[in-house]
Amino acid sequence: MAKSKANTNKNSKEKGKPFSFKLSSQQKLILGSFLAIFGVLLCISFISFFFTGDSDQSAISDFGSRETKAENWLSKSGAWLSDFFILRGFGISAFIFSGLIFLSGLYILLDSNKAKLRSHWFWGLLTIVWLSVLFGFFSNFNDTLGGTVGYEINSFLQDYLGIIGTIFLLLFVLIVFLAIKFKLTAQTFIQLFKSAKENIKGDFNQGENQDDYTIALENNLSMEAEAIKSALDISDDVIKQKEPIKSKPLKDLDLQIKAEPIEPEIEMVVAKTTEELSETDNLANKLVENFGLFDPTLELGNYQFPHLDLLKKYDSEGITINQAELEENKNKIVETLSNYSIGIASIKATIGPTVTLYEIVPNAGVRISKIKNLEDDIALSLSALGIRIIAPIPGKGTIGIEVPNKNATVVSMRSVIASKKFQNSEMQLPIALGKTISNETFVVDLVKMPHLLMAGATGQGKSVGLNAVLTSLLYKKHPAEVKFVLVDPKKVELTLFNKIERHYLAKLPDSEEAIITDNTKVINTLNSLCIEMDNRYELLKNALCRNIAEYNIKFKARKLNPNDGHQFLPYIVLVIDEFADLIMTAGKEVETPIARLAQLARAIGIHLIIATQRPSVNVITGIIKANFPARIAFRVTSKIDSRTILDGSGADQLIGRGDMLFTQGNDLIRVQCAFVDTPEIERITEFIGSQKAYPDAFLLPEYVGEESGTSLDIDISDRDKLFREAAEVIVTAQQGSASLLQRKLKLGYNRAGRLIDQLEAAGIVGPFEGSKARQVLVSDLTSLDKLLENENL
Ligand SMILES: Nc1ncnc2c1ncn2[C@@H]1O[C@H](COP(=O)(O)OP(=O)(O)OP(=O)(O)O)[C@@H](O)[C@H]1O
Repeated sequence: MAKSKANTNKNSKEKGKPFSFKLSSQQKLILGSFLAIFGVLLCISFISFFFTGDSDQSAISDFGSRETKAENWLSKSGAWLSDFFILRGFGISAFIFSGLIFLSGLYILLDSNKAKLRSHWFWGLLTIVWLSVLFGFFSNFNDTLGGTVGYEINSFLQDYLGIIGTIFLLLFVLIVFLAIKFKLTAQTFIQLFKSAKENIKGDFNQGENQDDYTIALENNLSMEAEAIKSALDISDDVIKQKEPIKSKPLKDLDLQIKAEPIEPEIEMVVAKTTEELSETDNLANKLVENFGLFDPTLELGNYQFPHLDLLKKYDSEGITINQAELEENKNKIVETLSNYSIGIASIKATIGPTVTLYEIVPNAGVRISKIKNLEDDIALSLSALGIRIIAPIPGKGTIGIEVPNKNATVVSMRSVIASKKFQNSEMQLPIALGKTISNETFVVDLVKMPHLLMAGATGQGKSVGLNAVLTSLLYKKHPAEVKFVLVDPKKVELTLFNKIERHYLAKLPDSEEAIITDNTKVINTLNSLCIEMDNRYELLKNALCRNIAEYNIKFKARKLNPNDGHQFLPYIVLVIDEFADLIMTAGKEVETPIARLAQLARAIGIHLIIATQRPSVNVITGIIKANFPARIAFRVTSKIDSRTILDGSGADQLIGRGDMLFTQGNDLIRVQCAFVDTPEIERITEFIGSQKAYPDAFLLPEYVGEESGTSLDIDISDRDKLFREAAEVIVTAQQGSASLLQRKLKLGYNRAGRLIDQLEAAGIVGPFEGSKARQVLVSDLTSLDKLLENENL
């Protein structure tokens, strides 16, 4: 793929390259000097035209005859050329022609940047036409000013726009010219006007205020003298003793400053530092000038982002305020609290999509812990599940009571994707998670997290949450910018993303399926990601960049040479849908690479999202937790689970169906997760999948796993006790895979792997074949018996 990328880059570069004549150095010298000299001669003949033009008219009309003499300094040719360019052409602006021709000569001689020369010609020609039309107004006084072209265009414009219209048109063209060529803005004019005004004002005030300054200065000086005295702890006596020092400098200084009026405002001019460009920078600038910035999306240049209509629109969207419900809840809260003799100063409600937040300010003297302890009583009196008390709400000085709405509104993915906050977000990997309690769209940057842990009991919205994350990225990022590594042990949740394999997915070189469903393969993929991480660190080190964003900017600016192994680096997002399952089967073997990635991968653009149903401490271990500061908790069944995920309670009081708590290390934010259904994902993946794709999925570096490490001379006496049983399982099933042994013999991955190695050494299974199961070399149990008997002889 890398190769094909390089090819397409090359092609695109060739395509982008303008057609150009290749001149040899001698040809450049000849053509360049000709044009330079011609430019100078034109200029001389033009100047001469203003003195000799009138008298040379007959010489021009009689050009063929050698008898007639012209007075132009370049004789008849000069007379003809200047008549052609000035009188019949563009008037005095024809001088610009001679300048442009001279400049072209110099550019060719010095072999300078052609793009700049083209730009000079473009703007030069525009100026010639503009000036000649402007001078066309004065053709009645002198027709050499605007020339015939200027006169004709001017009178044409006047016929249709009148004099005023023509003047305004010229003014408008001038503004366009200044704005584009000199990058002038309205602010520049305002600034110019302001500084001119202040200069004039300053001139006037200078004389008047001179005396005021003197007084102010005197005051300041005496104050300063006092301050110095006290700082140095010098008493007046000491100063008096040192007569010459005391009296002279202060007085002199006073006088000196009096004589010099102070400018009303001191303008600080920041000297521009001239950056010295290295050779590579120069080359990069030249490349950028010729071909523009490197565009990683070029290979799929026609790629269309999925449109909003692929997402479902819900009729019941938008919060409906049920006044009676609000009133009822308020009364119940007030009543319950008053039963415990807690008075309330004020109460305010904020209605969210699934819960309403009642913010109360208790009377002075009420202990907060008292209200917090009443959580269950309030829940009972409101007869509602999922009441959460936040006492106090950080930064607000109030106590919050979250009460679920009777009718929850669905937060559609469409509404959060369409929100301005998401659409205009400048984040690198923006994720629209849903809506907060105050009904604001909640968008977070995965890069900032930098990894995300999602947990929640089964059926509470984890898979929908993962889909929301993936959908957000699909709506915002081009296939060249982000790649997903999807691990789905449940085998059904993420299968729909298979359709976008060649656009967005990454996989191991020899695997057939991009979405990993087999736990044993996850280990290889994780280790491969570790290799990718190390490779990327090496690239960043060589490029002197601290993170992937800096690196990619540098690469786009063509400052990194692809021949040195540099390439545009897409973000890689690893999504594991059921982490508990993985850690149960593979234990340390997955924990170690995951911890390594979580600790180190943030700078090089690898981000992990892991979800689990079982938020117990043996799944979310200390080492994992320490590296996943950003966490999402859907509803869980016990306080202990909530504590494991969030380091506090709260997740056990959620109401399910996408109701979640998000934390990035500090505050807990309650969010209603955006809902995206399977048909919607299907439509999006279908839409993307039907478009032109890369030839293959993004290939991760090859990882030679333990399985292929064949230490073939394993001693018979060292064999596992279960060796014979394992051999029988393999031969009966005719499938040489470690996971089969794990299942049938209820082994850990390590032991099953060792058994497979021993079976290979005994010639029962063939060598490691990447993603495929090993070949079984023994056809049936009888042959197996024979083989093992022979071994014992
Ligand atoms: N944000 C949401 N808004 C509305 N309903 C939701 C939301 N999220 C989930 N649901 C409802 O909950 C059901 C279960 O969600 P989901 O499949 O995501 O659960 P899960 O936690 O992944 O379960 P499991 O762990 O068993 O896969 C969905 O089919 C849907 O009806």
